[in-house]
Amino acid sequence: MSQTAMSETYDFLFKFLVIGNAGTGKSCLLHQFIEKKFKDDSNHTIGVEFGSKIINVGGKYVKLQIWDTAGQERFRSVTRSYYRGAAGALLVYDITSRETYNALTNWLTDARMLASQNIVIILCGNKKDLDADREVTFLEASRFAQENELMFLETSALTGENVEEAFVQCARKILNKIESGVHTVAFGTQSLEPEEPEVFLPPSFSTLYGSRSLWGKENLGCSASWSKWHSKSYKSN
Ligand SMILES: Nc1nc2c(ncn2[C@@H]2O[C@H](COP(=O)(O)OP(=O)(O)OP(=O)(O)O)[C@@H](O)[C@H]2O)c(=O)[nH]1
Repeated sequence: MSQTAMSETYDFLFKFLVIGNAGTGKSCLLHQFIEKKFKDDSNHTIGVEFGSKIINVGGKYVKLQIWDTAGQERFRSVTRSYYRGAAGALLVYDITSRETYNALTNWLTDARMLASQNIVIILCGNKKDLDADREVTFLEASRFAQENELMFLETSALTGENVEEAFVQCARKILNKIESGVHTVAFGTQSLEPEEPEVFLPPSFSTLYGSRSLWGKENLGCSASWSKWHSKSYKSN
């Protein structure tokens, strides 16, 4: 078995979105999650960018296929077309900008309407390192999260604080939903058809919990990739 084939072995494939206003740090969060470093030359995203990473959640290998969307209003119609089939989302605001916090309800409505009512969303109050410039308190954001059935963390793409945790907590909640039968699951397909499930299993699985892949998984913990997505991935100033 080649190294590449081994590193592509996983138990579940979840589509994730990163949504929120422009400048909140979505691209930096994704970059920190995948590359484990701060992207200090980040410009506005045009359309969407794509990254993927395999993580270990409670002994299960989960491939996250993550779509980082542009926050600028002028790209809203493009980015909306990427919501379908998402199992999880990071909904990002900037703790130093009340404007980005005030926009959360609109993003939430879009996510639940265009992705799925079952989508698992974690609210991320990013730029936690800029506490001195804070405009949104932890308490009010955690109340908002509770009222809207969201998980909540304050994160820093700069220091890396809570970045991995945000993705892992979201994936763990989705796995819990699968176990309780809330999420639909498909086998060995990633096609995006109408009525598609939010969660996919690789072809090597015959039942949801019954069999594990025959391939080794020793190298999977750090498997990651980061790719530009066709012409929609370029950044502008
Ligand atoms: N201090 C600090 N700055 C951050 C953090 N995350 C992002 N930034 C900065 O915030 C700015 C915007 O970051 P991006 O990741 O490009 O924001 P975005 O949400 O992807 O923006 P769009 O692509 O326009 O939607 C950049 O100047 C980053 O350097 C953080 O955690 N702390």
